[in-house]
Amino acid sequence: MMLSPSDRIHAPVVLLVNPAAGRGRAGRVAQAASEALRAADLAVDVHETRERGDEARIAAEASATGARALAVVGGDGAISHAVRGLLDGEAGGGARVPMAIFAAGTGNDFAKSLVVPVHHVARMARHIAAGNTHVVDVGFVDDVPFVNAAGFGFDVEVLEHMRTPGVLRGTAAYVSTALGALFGYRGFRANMANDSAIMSRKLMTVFANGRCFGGAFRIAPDARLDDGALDCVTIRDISPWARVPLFARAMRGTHLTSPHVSFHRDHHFHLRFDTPPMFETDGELQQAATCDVSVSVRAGALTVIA
Ligand SMILES: Nc1ncnc2c1ncn2[C@@H]1O[C@H](COP(=O)(O)OP(=O)(O)OP(=O)(O)O)[C@@H](O)[C@H]1O
Repeated sequence: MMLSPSDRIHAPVVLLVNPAAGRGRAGRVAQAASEALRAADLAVDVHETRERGDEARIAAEASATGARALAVVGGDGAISHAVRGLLDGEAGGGARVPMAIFAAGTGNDFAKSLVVPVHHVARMARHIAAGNTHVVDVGFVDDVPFVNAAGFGFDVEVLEHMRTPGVLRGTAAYVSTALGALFGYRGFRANMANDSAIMSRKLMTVFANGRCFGGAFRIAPDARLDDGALDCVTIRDISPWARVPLFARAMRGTHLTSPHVSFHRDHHFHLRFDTPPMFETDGELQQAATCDVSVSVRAGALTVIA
């Protein structure tokens, strides 16, 4: 049954909890968030994911039933899967449900581009109760949505290393894995229509909707979530010793003026690879189906609690 907007004021907030986020932190945040939402006079329905990607099912149901808001307790991966579910739910005739975040991941990079207190449960609960919203853009690699960033090349290499059993997760682990991989990574080739470095070897190409990625890098310091465009940052392949200072600059967000970095802001990109590439969306590894990959943005496709 679909609820009218006035009924939705009384509809529950769906609290979507990824128990695997933040290496166990999510359980504590979820408990505090649920108490804070009830203290703010909101009805709460708690749904825990059972496995990776389960976020999409819960989010699509929240859209179908017209939840007041979908509050995600998790990190960038959980948020990304939840956004996919919200978009699917809306496309299937469900309501547009605003998304809120109680940050419980390790990187929490998307939240860094929002101005809401995602680390403060009581204040966040009051924001949800107040119902102030803002629309932001959603990026797509082919048909895979992302809210923060998508990348090809070196960041995929790092995530593949981190998937090895026994390798720690978290920002410090990401940075140390990245430093280790910096010396061995051999770059990739891709032809991008709007890139001056056509077919030259690249270390990585990132399409950023938000400003930060990898937990520690200000990869696109001027990116905006609501400008209808993506910031494309490409780092060309350079000698391993030149990579380290450039990555240090990327942590500070001062790398865009380097001659090894190219930058484009646009709403559509087309890339051609030698073989179907792996890529990452919001820190989640994906496999492209073909050598031709399209990256685009849908302006204002997501409503967030602001
Ligand atoms: N019940 C579950 N069991 C195992 N993995 C899950 C479960 N629910 C979700 N996941 C997956 O866990 C992965 C990591 O989640 P998430 O991104 O929320 O946390 P994080 O990695 O700690 O934070 P960040 O991405 O911000 O660094 C995602 O791929 C998510 O889909």
